[in-house]
Amino acid sequence: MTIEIRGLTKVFQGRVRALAEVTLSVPGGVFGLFGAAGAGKSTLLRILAGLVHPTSGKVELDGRELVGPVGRDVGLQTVGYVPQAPGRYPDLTVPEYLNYVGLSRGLHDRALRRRRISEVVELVGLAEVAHRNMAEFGGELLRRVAVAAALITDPRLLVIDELPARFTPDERASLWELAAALGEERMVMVSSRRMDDGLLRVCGGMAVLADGRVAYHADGDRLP
Ligand SMILES: Nc1ncnc2c1ncn2[C@@H]1O[C@H](COP(=O)(O)OP(=O)(O)OP(=O)(O)O)[C@@H](O)[C@H]1O
Repeated sequence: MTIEIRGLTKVFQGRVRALAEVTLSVPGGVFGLFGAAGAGKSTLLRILAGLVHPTSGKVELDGRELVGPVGRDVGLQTVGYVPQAPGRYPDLTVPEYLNYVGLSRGLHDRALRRRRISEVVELVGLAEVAHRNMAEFGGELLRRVAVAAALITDPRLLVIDELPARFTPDERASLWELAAALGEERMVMVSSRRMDDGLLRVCGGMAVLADGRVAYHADGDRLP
């Protein structure tokens, strides 16, 4: 699995250039996208998720167009997106919430939806708390719920935007381990302002964005 990002440029409102000719080759496993606030990380991840359209450039996933001038060749179900601030969650248990997410993402077959729900609950390590109301959950558990929701369509690419700053080092480490486990079966792109050790340890490749450009790019053997 590889993603080829070619000459990706995004200009908002004709004047804010968030990305400028970004070209990157992203291997499978976990890929870290680093950079200061405003560097363009979220914009790049949102383009991959199909939420923002690039001004120019294209992205291919295993040789098929994911993003480009002629639209998407690969369906949106192929990419799961975990936003920076997932927002408020309804007063539901995890399976009830995921049932709603599954329906809204087109999983109309009840048996298939149920199977996916139990698979993702297991995958993200929520099996033991799945019967509880999510209103009782703290930040890390809610982040796992957001990852489970993004995995419901069994996407080949999972993009995880910045963890909230309030997360403790232990919570961060535990979520990077989750990213590593998920990266064995699919591509996982994670963005972070901080280059913390726990994340670098699980990354098979990384890039640093600065002012919308690739300032540094490394794969496996050359990771810092
Ligand atoms: N919808 C938008 N409209 C206008 N400008 C935007 C929009 N989204 C992002 N920008 C601008 O694009 C630039 C890159 O923002 P982006 O959110 O991609 O950076 P980032 O690296 O993710 O930053 P952070 O770490 O703060 O999330 C910034 O100058 C930002 O203000």
